[in-house]
Amino acid sequence: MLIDCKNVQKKYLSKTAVEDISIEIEKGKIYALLGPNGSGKTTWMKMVAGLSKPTSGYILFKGEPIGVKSKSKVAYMPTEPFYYNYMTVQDVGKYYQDFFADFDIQRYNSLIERMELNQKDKARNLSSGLAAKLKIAATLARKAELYMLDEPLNGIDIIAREKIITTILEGASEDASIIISSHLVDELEKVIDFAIFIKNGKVALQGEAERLREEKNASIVELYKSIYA
Ligand SMILES: Nc1ncnc2c1ncn2[C@@H]1O[C@H](COP(=O)(O)OP(=O)(O)OP(=O)(O)O)[C@@H](O)[C@H]1O
Repeated sequence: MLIDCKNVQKKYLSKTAVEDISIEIEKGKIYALLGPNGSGKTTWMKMVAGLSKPTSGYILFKGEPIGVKSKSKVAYMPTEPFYYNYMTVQDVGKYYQDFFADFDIQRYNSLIERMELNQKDKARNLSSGLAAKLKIAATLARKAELYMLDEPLNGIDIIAREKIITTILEGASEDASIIISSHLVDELEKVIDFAIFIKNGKVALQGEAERLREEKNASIVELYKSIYA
């Protein structure tokens, strides 16, 4: 098992962002982390990425606590951009290369080409769709064991979404696990192995997508509607 997360809670001074989450992430599988804004998805991913610590409960990466070792194997794409606006697409690649030992510049360059971005373009001049693609390319160019993408489809128009999803699945390292947080369920339904529904800081439902569809006699989209209606 890649990630073993047990009874994790995250409290801020006046707010409990994650109430009680237990999730197991298997190697080489694709997960949709579903839920409306404010349900706790980002808070949970940040804890798995090692950017914040649970108030209680634990998270293990391959049986060991989250730390330097796990951080070198987990590629996390936050919703906010992580590069500077004055940088060109090429600069972003170099910047990432300095940061992450597992960053593969050749893979980055081929993803950039695939995403129809130009190396010379400045980040500040990119449309929201192209900026979203740049973030995805930089994240996927790491040879990680787990990719966690927070809302990768935001800012991407409906026509381009399927292509982006295909690029994510093909661009990630083989045998890696992928967690995609989104509220755009339609686009994810076809490609995911597992679905995790988060509601008010708790797991409302989770399981293998195929099994959930059989057991509940409903699509993941229909389940989403019934859970959050
Ligand atoms: N640093 C913080 N201090 C206080 N409250 C926080 C903090 N970070 C998150 N929260 C609160 O915790 C709850 C969960 O937030 P979180 O960002 O994890 O949700 P989310 O499911 O990722 O939604 P979104 O898609 O809007 O990011 C929200 O009510 C949010 O306001």
